[in-house]
Amino acid sequence: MTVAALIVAAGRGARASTDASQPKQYCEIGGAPMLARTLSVFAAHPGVQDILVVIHPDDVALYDAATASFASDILPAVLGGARRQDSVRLGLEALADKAPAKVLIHDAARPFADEALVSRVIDALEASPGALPCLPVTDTLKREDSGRVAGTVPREGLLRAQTPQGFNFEAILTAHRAAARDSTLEFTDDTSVAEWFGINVAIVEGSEHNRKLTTAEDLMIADQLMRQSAPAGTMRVGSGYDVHRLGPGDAVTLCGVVIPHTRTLLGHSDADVGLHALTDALLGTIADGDIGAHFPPTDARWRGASSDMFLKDAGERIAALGGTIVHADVTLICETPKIGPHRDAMRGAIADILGLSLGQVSVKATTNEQLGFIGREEGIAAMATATVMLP
Ligand SMILES: Nc1ccn([C@@H]2O[C@H](COP(=O)(O)OP(=O)(O)OP(=O)(O)O)[C@@H](O)[C@H]2O)c(=O)n1
Ligand SMILES: C[C@](O)(CO)[C@H](O)COP(=O)(O)O
Repeated sequence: MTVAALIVAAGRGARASTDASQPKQYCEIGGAPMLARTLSVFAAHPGVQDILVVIHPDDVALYDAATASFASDILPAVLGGARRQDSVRLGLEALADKAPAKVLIHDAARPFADEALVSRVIDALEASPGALPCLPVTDTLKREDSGRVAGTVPREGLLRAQTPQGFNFEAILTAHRAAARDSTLEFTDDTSVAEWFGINVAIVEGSEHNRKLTTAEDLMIADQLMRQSAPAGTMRVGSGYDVHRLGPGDAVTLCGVVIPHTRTLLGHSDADVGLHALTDALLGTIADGDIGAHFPPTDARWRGASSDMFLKDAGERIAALGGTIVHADVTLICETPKIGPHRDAMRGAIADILGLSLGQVSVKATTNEQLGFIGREEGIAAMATATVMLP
């Protein structure tokens, strides 16, 4: 079943009363244009094959700027009409050549739809020609008359309709075409068009996050929430690699843990390849050289040194820049010893040295399938990745 997403973004956002040169769908929410956030949900969804956006003729430059990173994922935009229902119909007409089996019609003004919600709508379309995500009304509803309460409206059975609203493509295109023949017919959503035309629409569970951003206050609250939840600063990722020879001995030190073994790792320090690779990964995040630049093997002070100090030093360099280590991931590559029984002790040792929680540290291992110098047990290698937030 082919599924297209039709995103309507041709409104003026009058109720948000933003700067007229920038309707609400192009305003930044947590540092990204609202429309880009909306598109990202559909571009990442494995069940959606085509995405078409309907825009206002005055917004072409804004649209190009907001969607530059999606250019290869979306069809060329089409121009909308005066009312939402006109924009939807024009979008459906533009998709007619593609003839998708199903279409998901979504407001650009709902940037917080998520993959699970989109999946619920798509899944419901297996059994129904229409699917509408809804949530129950939870406030008591009042009728107003000239600033005074004129009555209470029973809320039982009332639902708040959201988007994406999913339909059999041919059915909803036919319904919109029919509705367009009578310009007095006004519909605020596509399920209303479907109801009017006689298309059966199933109800699926909506999402409280999937609010339509309508007023300036909605935009401000959404922006604040996104900024609070996003870690402030710049994310940096560093990588490291190290290898040491194996020689005569009875233990190896790997990721801060001494493991009895038939050989030992040779090196100027304790030759802990795991901590060395991770030290380089951390230094990489702040572009501060490598372990050899700070602790030269020619310097007698580091002879036999415990590699804890190298790792601690890299952590301190990051802290001095106001940075925070988010996560560390080490992969040890060796035939023996078996790493599994020592994995948690290694994670704990790294967490202690860097002041992290266990959940921020990963240690993995793999053999080299008996290939090459690692396979012949002439040496042990390690790779590491570290993630750091810098202010
Ligand atoms: N002629 C129109 C009117 C609305 N929309 C889109 O339909 C969605 C409905 O949300 P709404 O909050 O009604 O948007 P606006 O019409 O822009 O808002 P307002 O009514 O406050 O002007 C929005 O993504 C909007 O861009 C559209 O594509 N074409
Ligand atoms: C389609 C819709 O999002 C469903 O809730 C909504 O009706 C569109 O916005 P409007 O404010 O009704 O124009």
